[in-house]
Amino acid sequence: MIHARGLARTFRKKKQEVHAVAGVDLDVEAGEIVGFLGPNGAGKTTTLRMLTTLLVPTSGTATVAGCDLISDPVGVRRRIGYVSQNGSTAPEARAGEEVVDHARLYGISTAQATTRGKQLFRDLDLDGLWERQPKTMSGGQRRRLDIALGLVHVPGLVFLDEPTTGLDPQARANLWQHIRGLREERGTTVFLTTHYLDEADALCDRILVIDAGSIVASGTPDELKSDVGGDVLTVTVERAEQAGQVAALMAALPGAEAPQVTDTRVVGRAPHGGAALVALVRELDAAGVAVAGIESRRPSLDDVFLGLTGRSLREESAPARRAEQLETAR
Ligand SMILES: Nc1ncnc2c1ncn2[C@@H]1O[C@H](COP(=O)(O)OP(=O)(O)OP(=O)(O)O)[C@@H](O)[C@H]1O
Repeated sequence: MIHARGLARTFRKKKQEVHAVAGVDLDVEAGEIVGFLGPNGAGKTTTLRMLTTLLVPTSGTATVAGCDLISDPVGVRRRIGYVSQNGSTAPEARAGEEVVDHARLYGISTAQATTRGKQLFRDLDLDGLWERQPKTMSGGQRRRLDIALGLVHVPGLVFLDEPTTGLDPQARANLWQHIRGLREERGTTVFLTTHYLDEADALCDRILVIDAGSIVASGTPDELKSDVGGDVLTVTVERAEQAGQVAALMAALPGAEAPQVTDTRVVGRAPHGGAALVALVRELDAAGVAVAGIESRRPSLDDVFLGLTGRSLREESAPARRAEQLETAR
């Protein structure tokens, strides 16, 4: 459904070049739900905008929904749906009218567009909202209306840019359900961007992780997590000066990897987390270390990112990281 090779986009900003996407290869098969995961500024939206023909790549090639991105952008546009980060419904318009008008842009008759639109309203839990103005809807309803707009011309492939950002947990879970329904009931291929790890984990068949414009990992959530190797051990000490001692004890556990120390927190990995934890508790006790908290858990997607880049996806934001890089470069 999507095959891209060396897709890149450079922006010029104040005489400086920003390599927003630095040569991405990706393949998405028909019927997959693929998540494009990465921190702020990693290049997710830029990639999506290239694949949906909204931005011309600086270099690279791609076929999207069977059409060449560069030589046949109109063909691509006709076959895909795109739901942008901000949505595209006018706040004052009537929801149903918006959906019908959008379908008519694709050459669909008003009667057919109304039938399709009403079916989508039923599928997406928007029953009774046909005459409503988007500005009077809840955030979840507006997001589902955006999705109805992206689907009314029945595309085989839909791109969703951060579909659940700004929604409460219940509305997010509800939208996941609807996205799964698209694939199950219509066989729609879904390519979505997110920076929520739980979203990628719960919803996607496969995940591509992008960082600083390059893809750094790809696989099913389970494959990525098992690549991390071992369970994650975290010890929080009461006094930061004892953290080094904890790191040394953790590193000495059988099969352990070098732990990372951040202030009072020591995070490492070791096989058989339960047994490792018991051994570590004994050693810490014997060494007289004052422990505020200790745990062992299965690796998460955040650990995948941490293992790949040395940073946490959850805590990092690209502007902060770039400022830090500039600082280091000075
Ligand atoms: N039009 C533009 N002009 C200059 N730089 C841009 C432009 N669009 C994006 N960038 C830069 O390219 C990089 C990638 O941006 P992009 O929006 O693709 O990231 P993202 O992963 O989608 O981030 P977010 O999660 O915040 O939406 C960032 O450094 C951004 O500042």
